[in-house]
Amino acid sequence: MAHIHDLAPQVADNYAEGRRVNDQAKFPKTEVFSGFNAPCRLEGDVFDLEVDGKIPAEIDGTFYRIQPDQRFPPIFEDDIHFNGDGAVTAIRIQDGHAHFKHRYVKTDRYHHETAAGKALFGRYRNVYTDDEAVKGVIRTAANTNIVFWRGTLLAIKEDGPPFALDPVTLETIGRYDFEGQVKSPTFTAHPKFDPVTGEMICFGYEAVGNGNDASCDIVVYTIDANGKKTEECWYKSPFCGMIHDCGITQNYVILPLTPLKCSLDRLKQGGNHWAWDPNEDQWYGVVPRRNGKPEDIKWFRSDNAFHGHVASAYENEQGHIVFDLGVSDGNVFFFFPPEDTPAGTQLKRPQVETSTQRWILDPKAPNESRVKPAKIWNTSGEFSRIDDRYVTKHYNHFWQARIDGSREYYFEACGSPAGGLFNCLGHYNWNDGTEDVWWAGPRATVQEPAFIPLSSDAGEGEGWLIALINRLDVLRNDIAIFDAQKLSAGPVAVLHLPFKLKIGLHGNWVDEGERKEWEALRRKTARLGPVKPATEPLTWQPNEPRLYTEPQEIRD
Ligand SMILES: C=Cc1ccc(O)c(OC)c1
Ligand SMILES: [Fe+2]
Repeated sequence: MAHIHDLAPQVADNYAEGRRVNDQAKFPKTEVFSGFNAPCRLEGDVFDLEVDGKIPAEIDGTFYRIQPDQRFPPIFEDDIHFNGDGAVTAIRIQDGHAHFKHRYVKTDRYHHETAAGKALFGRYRNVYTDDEAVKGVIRTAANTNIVFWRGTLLAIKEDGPPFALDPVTLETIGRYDFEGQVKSPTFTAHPKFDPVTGEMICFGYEAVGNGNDASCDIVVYTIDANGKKTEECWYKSPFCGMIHDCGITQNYVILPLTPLKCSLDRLKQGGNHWAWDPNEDQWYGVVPRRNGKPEDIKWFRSDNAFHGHVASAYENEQGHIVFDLGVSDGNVFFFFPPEDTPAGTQLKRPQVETSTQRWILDPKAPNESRVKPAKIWNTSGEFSRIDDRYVTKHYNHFWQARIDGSREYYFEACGSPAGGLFNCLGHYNWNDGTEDVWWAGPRATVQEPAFIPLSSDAGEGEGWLIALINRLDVLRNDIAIFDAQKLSAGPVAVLHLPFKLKIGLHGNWVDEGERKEWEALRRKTARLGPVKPATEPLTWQPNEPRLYTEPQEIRD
């Protein structure tokens, strides 16, 4: 007689014609939910992770990173990774020891789906595919970046507002609207922090209506070091396309507009939010950081390409903008194919070349000037990071997750590399053109690294690099720490997680001294007091009472 384990793959079929047909807890048998991408769904703590090598005694702080991780089987069998619920990891490192904490972001989406015991939100950024019960609910999964701002963590996804978390407990405080100052329905996952002024420069695109209805409105904000909104200007984009990342210089904000287009008709028909347009240019919008007017946006155009992440930006001696980012020669988001793709087409990860490109933009050039990259560095990588103390400044060092297709890969043991074959970490220097590369071996890939400065007065790039390693053959994650300037020498310490997480997106290092200073200011009795979650619904939300995130009691 067959054992239930032999039958299980056939019996638990809770999908028919691509839709969930019952509420059984069983995920689709697609690549998005298999192998290293299998749902993790964990919340928990591991005290004192096992370590090989030696954690440098000087390191005192926390590495935060976030991953999408669906909590319930999705409504649609072909659901994508980017539609998963945000789950935050904290790796607290002190005195040569490391501790792990992992929690979901308790979004409005989280609370509604928990109450129902099943997924209620449908396709990525398509409100027309949601259960009627959640019409008017903020649907962001807050799954793309986790940044530290004035004593709190903000979990963000570009389709909705940020959610604030306690940096020690990772408990969600609630939706954050900067004490009522930021009303945009969307907020970038890549705000930038000016290390000279202490300001946050942030934006939303598709920023009117509910934030997911194909508008061409962009809003750019500045929040100063005291938490006060000092700039807000609204602009128009030439089409509703994705603006995922941005760059800042002393005087400008650069907004790369990628030719992935939204259509309200397609949304209403239950389709994808985005469709790749292979005939559309890549665009770069440039706006002033101070006193922007709607007519001030200047666009630069270049031949069709797909934008990766921004390394950094600054102004050169001529007052021209130097803007460095990853650029791919094809649609990296293969799961958002062109509009005319026949239904049922098998969507495959494309072979694309990704380089790091330096664009030099003259802010005085005429609008819609055609431009070409000034430099193309075939780094074959993505997820550029720099020493963040150099944002807006002339910088030399950057680090990336790198793809080296010539290296051996044990397909038998590891299967198709979840999230892409990022099998190396690379350190690059614009000044002398050198590359310093570490290969993770034939059974592993890497996630986005973060830079840890040696001290606040160390030189550029002096410090460490930290990154998750995906051990694809044994379904575990390690966390590796390198001397940032000697990647090829291999990690100085490897921390072992006794399980696997998922492929994450972004993360950041937070120095413990800085966190503690803010903690003191945020005590109940202190000058600033606890971070205050939003109390007013967003303007697009219906007036009827809705379940909002319950503000958490704050520690003192
Ligand atoms: C590059 C990443 C990217 C862009 C848009 C997203 O909604 C997202 O969700 C995790 C990720
Ligand atoms: Fe990103």
